Amino acid sequence: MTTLETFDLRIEDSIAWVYFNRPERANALNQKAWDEMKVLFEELDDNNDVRVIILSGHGKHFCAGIDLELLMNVAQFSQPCEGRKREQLRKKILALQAPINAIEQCSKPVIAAIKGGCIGGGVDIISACDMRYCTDDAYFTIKEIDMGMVADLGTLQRLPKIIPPGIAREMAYTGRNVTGLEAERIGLVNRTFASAEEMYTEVMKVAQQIASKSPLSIRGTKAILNHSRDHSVADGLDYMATWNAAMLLSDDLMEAFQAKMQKRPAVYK
Ligand SMILES: C/C=C/C(=O)SCCNC(=O)CCNC(=O)[C@H](O)C(C)(C)COP(=O)(O)OP(=O)(O)OC[C@H]1O[C@@H](n2cnc3c(N)ncnc32)[C@H](O)[C@@H]1OP(=O)(O)O
Repeated sequence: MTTLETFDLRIEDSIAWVYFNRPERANALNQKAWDEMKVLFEELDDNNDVRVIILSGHGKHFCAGIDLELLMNVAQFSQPCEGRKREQLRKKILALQAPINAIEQCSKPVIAAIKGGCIGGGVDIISACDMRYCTDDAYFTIKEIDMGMVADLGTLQRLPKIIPPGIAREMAYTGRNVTGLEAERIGLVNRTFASAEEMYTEVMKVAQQIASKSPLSIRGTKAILNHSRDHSVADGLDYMATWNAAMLLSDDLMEAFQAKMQKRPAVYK
């Protein structure tokens, strides 16, 4: 696994704990962090020792979004030509989207465990995760509107498919803070907790349950859920049939049947 500067990674019992690790900057994401996030999630995708990932932040906040220094420098170009400048800027934006796409495309479920602020890019990131849990005092802010910009790293595409679209729009237009308790009410997070310790304990229990299942089936379930979100029911069912025609007859299926017959828990490789 690559040596990390802006993340802390711990792998234990098939669960990868990934922490943003710039607490002195409220876990704001500098260029190094964006670069590391992409490589990290691609490597976790390939790592057979990992079945589920928990994403959290060291320190007081989950993530303060893009590092403002990086945001200020994003409009520096090596080209004088306007067309080429715009082409460079487009490439830079796509390059910032890629690490967040890597979370969504990671074949293992990614669970966000959020405390403190989850701001701007932080909301882009949790919108790409499979599930979200937070502390009561966490808060979520689509801050881009107050920076005079359109949120461009996935919030506007993914969030309205997680929470009611009208509430996503209200958050995006007003930039107001949504607290942990409201986040639970609108379905942004699955549950809130009085303390971070309680959250980590309960989130680990969910992760352990996922890790005990057939890894092939969990990866298939994530791929199918992602596909269904972006396609019609008819297209989704057609894709599903092809998927299971390819993946159903697995060692995991045999192990599940044998375990049931032998009245023991299934153990998957
Ligand atoms: C495409 C993506 C776009 C976006 O992501 S737009 C959103 C950009 N993010 C923001 O606008 C957030 C700005 N930060 C804040 O509002 C506050 O901070 C917090 C609410 C996150 C935390 O407040 P508190 O708990 O009082 O801590 P503190 O003393 O303000 O912050 C600790 C240190 O972290 C630095 N910091 C915080 N956020 C960022 C950031 N986004 N980029 C760079 N540095 C940041 C501060 O300056 C400070 O540093 P020092 O101790 O040297 O004063």
